[in-house]
Amino acid sequence: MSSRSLIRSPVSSSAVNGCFTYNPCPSRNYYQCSPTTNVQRLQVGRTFFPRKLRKTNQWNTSFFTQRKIVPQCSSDLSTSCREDVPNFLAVNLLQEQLNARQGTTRKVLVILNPNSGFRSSQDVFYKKVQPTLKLSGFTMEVIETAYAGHAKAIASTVDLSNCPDGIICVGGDGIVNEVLNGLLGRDNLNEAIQLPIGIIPAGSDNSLVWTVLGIRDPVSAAGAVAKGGFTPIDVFAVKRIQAGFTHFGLTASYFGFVADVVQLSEKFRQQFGPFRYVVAGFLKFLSLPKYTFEVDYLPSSQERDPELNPLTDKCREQLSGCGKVMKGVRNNDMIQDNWVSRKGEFLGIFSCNHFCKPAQGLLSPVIAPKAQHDDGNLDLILVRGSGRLRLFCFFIAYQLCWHLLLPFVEYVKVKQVKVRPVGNTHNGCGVDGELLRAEGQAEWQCSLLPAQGRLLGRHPRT
Ligand SMILES: Nc1ncnc2c1ncn2[C@@H]1O[C@H](COP(=O)(O)OP(=O)(O)OP(=O)(O)O)[C@@H](O)[C@H]1O
Repeated sequence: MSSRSLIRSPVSSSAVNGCFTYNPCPSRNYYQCSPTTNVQRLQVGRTFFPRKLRKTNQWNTSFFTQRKIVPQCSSDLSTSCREDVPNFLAVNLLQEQLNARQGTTRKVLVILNPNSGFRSSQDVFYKKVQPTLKLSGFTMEVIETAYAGHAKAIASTVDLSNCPDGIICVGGDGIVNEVLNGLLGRDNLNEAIQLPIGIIPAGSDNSLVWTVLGIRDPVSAAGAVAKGGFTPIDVFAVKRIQAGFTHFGLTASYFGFVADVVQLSEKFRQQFGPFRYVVAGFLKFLSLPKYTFEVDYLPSSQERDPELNPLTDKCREQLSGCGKVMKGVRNNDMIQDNWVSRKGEFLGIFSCNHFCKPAQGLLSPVIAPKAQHDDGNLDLILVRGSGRLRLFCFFIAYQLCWHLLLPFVEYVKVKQVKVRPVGNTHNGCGVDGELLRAEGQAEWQCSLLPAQGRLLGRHPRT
């Protein structure tokens, strides 16, 4: 199937789903689409326009305040809105004029996971986000995913010239991960890794956008995307060596208890939505197994090599080969050729690309407080030992951000990590909230790509 036909497939695709009206509630800082609203009087407050547009848009404020748009409108233009088409077209015309005046039309593809979080991503996008993006000059094609893996399929086949300004993901970290993997699975890797990925948080956690851009609500995310700019971010690859299979991530890879919880939590997705992690975590805690691993890591000694950016043949070599990895030494805590080996029981092994702040929860613990999303390093946290008491201590200390003080926790910046589950230990690997499964013996290698990806929106530092 060609990428074009994929994009235009009838699968829940709704490019024109935003018959928008404005929520006059002054406390809410966004436009609101109101699919079943009675006639609403539109008042566009200055604050709702991106700063760039405000000056030139004063003339159109009166237009908005005088017209009644889309009375009794269904969210689908093709059904009950037919009699209101002229009004809708007027709005479109107005936008085109605005875009032409600004010269800022940006073409993006929006991939929306209707299954994310509380299954509210459609509401979130069509009511809170799409109107803002439209008024900021975005031309959007919207595709709703129909099955797990759909976002990856789209990102791997879409004609990138149809979305030169990026792909915006509406959902959780999982859908972002699928898009990343779809893009990095393409032949034109150099072009694909440069394509900015936007995130509108509507999933269970959305740790990535919260940690890196400091945004955890969809309205602010829309504002950041509309404002423009990019944030470079390291990308890591997790390779299952026996299978020659590589998966990419932006947040973290992990083994042990948390990987087990991610696997179990999928059983509770329907009943508990975002609370499935709590339920699965509690159940796994009660039936906690022992996890034994062999871990090798290469401590980090230098910053990112600027010559390796953008993606080069060296990167491809790194992806295709296992790398020059230490072999042979398996004694506890041995050091050879700069590689460090550890063997024993571990409650968890985390290699983090950023400091991983969960968007949910009262406290704001971070698992890797020294990690930076663009420093060319992975932050490895090894939680040694086993047993519920130790896990409970770690959990409490983590909530208070004291976990690095615990004697059984090791924290080190690394370039590469290799992990081998031993015996009956759960052999899956969690990446960005998804579980990579393995049959039989598994050996995982996690390393950073030399090239960085780009997130839509500016980091607060810049
Ligand atoms: N239409 C769909 N039906 C079922 N599953 C889907 C669909 N679209 C995507 N998925 C799968 O749902 C998984 C989770 O999606 P997503 O990350 O958006 O939400 P979440 O799990 O609630 O959030 P988070 O990852 O932040 O915890 C994705 O890995 C994807 O494979």
